Amino acid sequence: MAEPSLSIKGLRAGYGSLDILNGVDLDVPQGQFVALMGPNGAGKSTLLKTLYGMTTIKGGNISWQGKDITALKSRAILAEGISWVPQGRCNFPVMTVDENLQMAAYTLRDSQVKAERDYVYDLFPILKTRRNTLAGNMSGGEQQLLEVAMAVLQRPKILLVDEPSVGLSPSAIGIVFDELLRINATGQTILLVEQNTKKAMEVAQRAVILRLGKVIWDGRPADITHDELGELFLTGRMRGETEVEH
Ligand SMILES: Nc1ncnc2c1ncn2[C@@H]1O[C@H](COP(=O)(O)OP(=O)(O)OP(=O)(O)O)[C@@H](O)[C@H]1O
Repeated sequence: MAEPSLSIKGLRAGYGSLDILNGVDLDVPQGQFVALMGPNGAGKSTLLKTLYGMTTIKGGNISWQGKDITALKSRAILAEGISWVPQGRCNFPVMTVDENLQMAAYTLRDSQVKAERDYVYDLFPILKTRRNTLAGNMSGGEQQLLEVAMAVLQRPKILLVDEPSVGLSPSAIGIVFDELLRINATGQTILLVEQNTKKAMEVAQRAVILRLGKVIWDGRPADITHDELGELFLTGRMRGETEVEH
């Protein structure tokens, strides 16, 4: 594997006194498309939130391009090139697409805003055609694209994307995932949390399975079948394996 740009070692984190991540180890090289999967409550979203500085870290560390970012706050993490696309539609519904993008550009200098908005419109032509539409009047898929676009506008090196397919029709899911692939093709790393395992396995180069706050499987999607995936989600082990370490 190429030199990791993101290196997570023994990460333990949660909410207040509640422990959710129980020692996560994960190295991700720049440009990789990683799908984080696992049963409900495994800690997938918590891992993304932890990388974005939004949980209580109890142990371990996160290193990004050789720098220890474990203790950084979200704003500083964003400045380091890590962006988070939260679950659900969190854009500003009574503002136009253009205005939403302007809101997302709050960390940029005025002179950069137009160029970055144009860059995003090049990447997401659908949004360009809807630039004067109120975000709340767009379809679920278009709103999800806007969410991704608002994060991409920061030109992150890593995009943390949480369940982009929730509530979307199959065709809208297709559009969102196609856009994620296009973004990934520009060299951005993507860490995707996704319940739609079929779709996630199609697009990702690597599948990382979490259970009870730990990585229990890590490999190429082609190396695991859907039945094996289901077995892992359910029992934490592959058929034939007897011992599980938690
Ligand atoms: N803000 C919070 N405060 C307290 N507990 C939380 C909070 N957010 C999540 N949790 C708890 O953390 C655990 C892991 O949640 P998380 O959302 O990370 O799981 P997940 O693997 O993404 O699951 P799902 O696939 O159901 O979204 C759950 O038991 C959840 O109830």
